[in-house]
Amino acid sequence: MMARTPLFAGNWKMNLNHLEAINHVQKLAFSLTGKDFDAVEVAVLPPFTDLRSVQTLVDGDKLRIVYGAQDVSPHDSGAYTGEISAAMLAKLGCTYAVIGHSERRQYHAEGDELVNAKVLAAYRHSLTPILCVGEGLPVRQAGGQVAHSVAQLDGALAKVTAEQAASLVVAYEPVWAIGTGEVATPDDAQEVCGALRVRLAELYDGDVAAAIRILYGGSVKSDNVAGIMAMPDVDGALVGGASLDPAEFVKICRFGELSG
Ligand SMILES: O=C(CO)COP(=O)(O)O
Repeated sequence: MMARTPLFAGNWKMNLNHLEAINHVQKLAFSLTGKDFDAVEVAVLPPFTDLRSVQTLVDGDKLRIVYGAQDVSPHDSGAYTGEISAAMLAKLGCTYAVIGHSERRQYHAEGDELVNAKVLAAYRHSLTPILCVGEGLPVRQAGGQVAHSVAQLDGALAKVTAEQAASLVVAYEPVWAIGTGEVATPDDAQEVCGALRVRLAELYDGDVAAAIRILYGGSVKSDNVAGIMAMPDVDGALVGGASLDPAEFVKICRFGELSG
């Protein structure tokens, strides 16, 4: 089986302006050594307005940090005021686009059909989706976390080919654990991440499923990441609040390496 390189992605959400972004990425780059980057992939996911600054810094200083956007339009171009296309993001050197984050689903009423259209748009322009799935508290309390997350995966991947899916990143983010300090236990994370990989093997095949990185997200910090990373189907973390502190984010990347 192909070894999966752990991915640690910092989702800054609506934090850090473009000047703060430069300072932040410089601190990350300074703290992470070449050896760290050999063991894991480190990504930042800043607001759109920061991307050009991050690109200039990463290119100019030849940093091994990769970056991406927190959302993408399902359309390629045209009269879609306020939208940012996958082609524009690709031109800025983005590797990733987060798609279907629970905050988009919740505050912008994004459903599976739109999430699927965004995934297809990302692939048309060689961006890798970080596809977010995960259940809210009532679904978890009713024991429906696996069925819910697998259904979101199915909805998002309609018409996605095996070749495209091989580069996919999936993030399991239980909504009740996001920004609450309420981290899922390693077993909770493994239960759903394992089921997502089984489903990916059914949708595509075992080799494709084995290549796909599945991240856990929700109140990840340096003091809980090791337990989560020890799980066989967890290949990294999508980190919100703790990624805003460069020293803490670097620690998370290191703990992941140690336990991965
Ligand atoms: O939503 C998240 C990452 O996308 C998780 O956020 P927190 O790490 O702040 O809980």
